[in-house]
Amino acid sequence: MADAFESRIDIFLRMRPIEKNLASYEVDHDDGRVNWVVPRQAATGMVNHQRERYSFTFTGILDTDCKQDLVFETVARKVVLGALDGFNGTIFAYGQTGSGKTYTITGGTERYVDRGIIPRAISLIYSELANRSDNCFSIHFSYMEIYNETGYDLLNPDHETKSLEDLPKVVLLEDDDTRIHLRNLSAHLAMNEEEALNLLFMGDTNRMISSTPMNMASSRSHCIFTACIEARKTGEDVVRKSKLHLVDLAGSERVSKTGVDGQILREAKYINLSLHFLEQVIIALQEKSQGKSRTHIPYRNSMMTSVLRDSIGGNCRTVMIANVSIAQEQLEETISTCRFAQRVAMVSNQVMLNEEVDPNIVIKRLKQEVKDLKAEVMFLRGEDVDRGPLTDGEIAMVKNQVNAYVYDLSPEASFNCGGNMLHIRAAFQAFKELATAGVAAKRCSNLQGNGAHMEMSGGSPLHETIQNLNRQLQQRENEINILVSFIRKREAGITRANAWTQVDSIQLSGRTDSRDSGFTLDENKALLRKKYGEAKLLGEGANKAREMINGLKVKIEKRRVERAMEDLVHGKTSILHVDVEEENLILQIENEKKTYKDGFSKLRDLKREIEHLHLILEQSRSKVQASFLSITLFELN
Ligand SMILES: Nc1ncnc2c1ncn2[C@@H]1O[C@H](COP(=O)(O)OP(=O)(O)OP(=O)(O)O)[C@@H](O)[C@H]1O
Repeated sequence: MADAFESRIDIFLRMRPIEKNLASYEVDHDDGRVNWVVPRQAATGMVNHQRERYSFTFTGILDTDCKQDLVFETVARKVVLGALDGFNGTIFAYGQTGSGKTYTITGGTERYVDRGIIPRAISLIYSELANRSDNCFSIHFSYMEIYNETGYDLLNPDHETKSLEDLPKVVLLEDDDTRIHLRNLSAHLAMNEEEALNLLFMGDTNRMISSTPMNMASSRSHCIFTACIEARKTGEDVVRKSKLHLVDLAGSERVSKTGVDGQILREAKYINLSLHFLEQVIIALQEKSQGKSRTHIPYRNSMMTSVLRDSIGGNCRTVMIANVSIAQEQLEETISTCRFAQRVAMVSNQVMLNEEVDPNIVIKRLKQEVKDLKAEVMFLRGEDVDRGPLTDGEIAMVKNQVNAYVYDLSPEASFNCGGNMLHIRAAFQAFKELATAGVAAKRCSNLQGNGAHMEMSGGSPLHETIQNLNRQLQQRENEINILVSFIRKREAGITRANAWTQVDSIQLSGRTDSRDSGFTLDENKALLRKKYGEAKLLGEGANKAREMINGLKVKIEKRRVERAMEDLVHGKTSILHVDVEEENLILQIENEKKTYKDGFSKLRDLKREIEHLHLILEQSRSKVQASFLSITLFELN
């Protein structure tokens, strides 16, 4: 393990925009300072009657107009890149219900630009992998919800999930070295961004479905999305293992203010208790950092603090986002969130590069070395050379070895066909067969495909994908329309006010219900159609550029032939140099290539966006179905 270095937890204040009843406050961005102004007569409860101004300093302030992309760049980029370098990272959002924690961590579910930190982190991770091709990466994702001190695995592909209780329960275990293990929490390998995003959407859908009908469980639960990253430099025995936690904590409001009782009070106590224990951990760490003789940090008191032990006071680069509302009536909670953040800022973590030698790799490498050396010795001694030709079985074995070697893309792939010349010749023959088969196949595919991998019309892969997506979209649209119209009819017919009182309370709290979903669905469908149109245009543009390139290539060839002929006639060698006309043509090709590349990369981004929109539509469909079921169940009861 490398040396540890001290790193304070960065704290950022994010202010949720609202339209009415704004609190009075001033922001100084240069100093990262915010002053909340509390009118004397309005001060109640924990706010001191004597003070009017409450001042807090942060690492940075993300004001009401700060968009999701800037939030990601400011808060998350460094932590995500650090995780790829082998440093643990955590980003957690803390704040009262409705202050924008989920919006910050996961993002809004309706527009692509509203993507939160998790989907953006996934994009960054996979685009970075392409720049780090000297490393072999494997990335596993987990997603857990902690509700009433029980963990639930959100990455459960079972479509029958109807409530949180249907999800597998996660058990916390501690080994002899006091390391925490989570039994029953699945970890899924994702080879690319698309696979990782699918996992995220699966988790979010389970999170959403399990919090219906209308119990608002998500406000009262903690959600932890984790990427376990393993990286190994090609040809080295050292492995870097890091964890990136992206955490959406439960709402931090005080129970006394919410005026709840019964089951909800019990839940609120659990949640407040776990946040209380988080505060206890922070206070203990703060005292430790001030040199007070305190050795016990009470991590074990709650599941959330146990899981996030490394993130707070341990080996991790941690960032906290304090989400606050700027509403006048929320000022008390807002100030309390700021106070908590100030405490967190005092905590120091001990960060280190998580690097270790993997004994399995060393053993595998050494075994291979021994085998190679033995074969070399045999070869040098000239042993086994007087035997007859290789049998068919032996030749088949050499071919198998060659195939296994060629198709094993791992950096450890090595080849050893034994120590005699007969085997070596057979191996060369097998390599030659593979190589000539590859050349023939390439020639054949060039003839058939004519290099047209960007074709937007008639039978190309992209065209087929778009057609498939269109068909799926149409099918989804039909299903959604049936459900939405069913719900709307039902809404008109329902006279029992109770049912809608519950729905309205959900709406008031800022959540979308089935009726909203109907409108946003229409919006997203329209957007999707627009994106398909854009994709078609881009494809056509790229195709045109490709045709231009082909035409220019033909012209260059022609020009070269002409010049070669002239050289032949005049006994010169000017063909060895590029002439002005050819230079011009090359320049044009470069420009067309640029147009082609730009179009292609825009098309790739668009494809990503279209896939994202499909997932959003899919999620809205589940939401509508879940709401439909809950209303039907409610009526039946
Ligand atoms: N910065 C923002 N810009 C625009 N809308 C926002 C912003 N922050 C939050 N919202 C909206 O406010 C509402 C509440 O936000 P959100 O659900 O993220 O709060 P929360 O703190 O996660 O609440 P809970 O604790 O109940 O889960 C949502 O409709 C969300 O889209």
